[in-house]
Amino acid sequence: MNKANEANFDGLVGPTHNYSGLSFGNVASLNNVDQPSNPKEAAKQGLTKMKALADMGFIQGVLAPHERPHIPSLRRLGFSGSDAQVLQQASKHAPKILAAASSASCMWTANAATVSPSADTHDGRVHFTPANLVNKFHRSIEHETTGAILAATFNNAEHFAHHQALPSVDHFGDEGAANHTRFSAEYGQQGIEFFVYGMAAFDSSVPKPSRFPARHTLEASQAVARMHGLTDEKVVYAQQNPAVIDAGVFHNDVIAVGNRNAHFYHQEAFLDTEKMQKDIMTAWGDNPETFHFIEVPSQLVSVEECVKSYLFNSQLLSRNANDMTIVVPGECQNIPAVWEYLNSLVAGQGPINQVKVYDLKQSMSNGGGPACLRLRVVLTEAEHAAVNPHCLMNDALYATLNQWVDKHYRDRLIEKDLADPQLLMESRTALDELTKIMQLGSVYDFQKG
Ligand SMILES: NCCC[C@H](NC(=O)CCC(=O)O)C(=O)O
Repeated sequence: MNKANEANFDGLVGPTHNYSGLSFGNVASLNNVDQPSNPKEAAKQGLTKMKALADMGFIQGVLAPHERPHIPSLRRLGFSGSDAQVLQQASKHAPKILAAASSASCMWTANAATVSPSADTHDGRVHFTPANLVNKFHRSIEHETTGAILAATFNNAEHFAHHQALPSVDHFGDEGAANHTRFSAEYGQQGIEFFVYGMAAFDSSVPKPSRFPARHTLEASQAVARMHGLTDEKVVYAQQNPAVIDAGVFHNDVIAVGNRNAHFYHQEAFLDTEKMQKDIMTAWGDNPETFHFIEVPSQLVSVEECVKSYLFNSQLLSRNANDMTIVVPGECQNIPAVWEYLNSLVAGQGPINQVKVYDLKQSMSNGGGPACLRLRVVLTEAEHAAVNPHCLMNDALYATLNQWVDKHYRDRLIEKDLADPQLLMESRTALDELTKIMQLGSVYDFQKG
């Protein structure tokens, strides 16, 4: 077994971060439609969390944002003329489509891809499959650029394998790592890959939510497991409880999080909790007493409180073999039942014994907490050394990115600003400079000419 560590790659918030109410089924997105946003503050809140984790000794990476407004998507929908004319026409005839083409939603990198560490895959490489995010138009336009950015960040074919996204149809709706977690005694040993789905596309006997969409299918997860070359006995599938999707839990990472030998989840998260436990224990094998199921009862924290606080959209970080820190958003402190629960959790006998709180309000107002903002990538030392070093957080990159944000970002954005050709120019200028800072090459359409 090679020694390995977990790295977190956070999405850097892009210059067009705004609240457009684009995500039906995501309560925060729907509630904050038409609020002014603050892209500068959003980017800085994200950078602060990244730097804090790097300072705690964790490997922290950065994934670059995408070009927005995305003019090629607007042209594909029939808007034409100069870039300024495309924006103007879209704003006049289809403002919501312009908003969709302007969303900074790629910041939520838990949805960027599914990642399988080398210890789990048939060829001993780290495998990446960008998520097609087909359920929402504004997110369905992410996967190509996501693939290019992942390839420029993990740019070494000996260690990293990059797949194409699954076919872009509902049958293979894939929301990436937001519905995927991995359990293992140590990061470097073969782990259990745990996939959570909202519906089955080819089996109508499987229940579905009725109010809000199930964004991720069983068949999508099975396809990713095949492509990554995972071992059947080490893969577990579980269905999300359709009732919690209907209550606003649009991704499983709003109601469950796992790390190493701990699964922290809400009593109502899964359709069949007993089966989930049994299947994980079968895959875990020997020493069942070393695995922790930490189930939060509805009596202590309701599903509604989970959705409001994002208690489970937390990061579980191993400080050493026995101790974990839980990273939560500030909203957890505002809901007494949640804050009391967290305090009793860290005071108890379990592995989670420290809590850290970060202000991520700009992202939270669109339904993205600490866990949404990061993509976990388990890396051996050799793989870590093969990552593009300009994408790894340290004092210098932190200072450079803060200056870059100060130079290029606005501190207020409302829907009508999205049609401003100046915003497009600002965004392109910023990203062009960023690709030099992070040495990514030409990953954007506007750079390809
Ligand atoms: N994992 C968190 C994802 C949050 C994201 N929200 C959004 O896209 C909201 C954008 C807006 O409404 O402007 C989503 O629902 O996919």
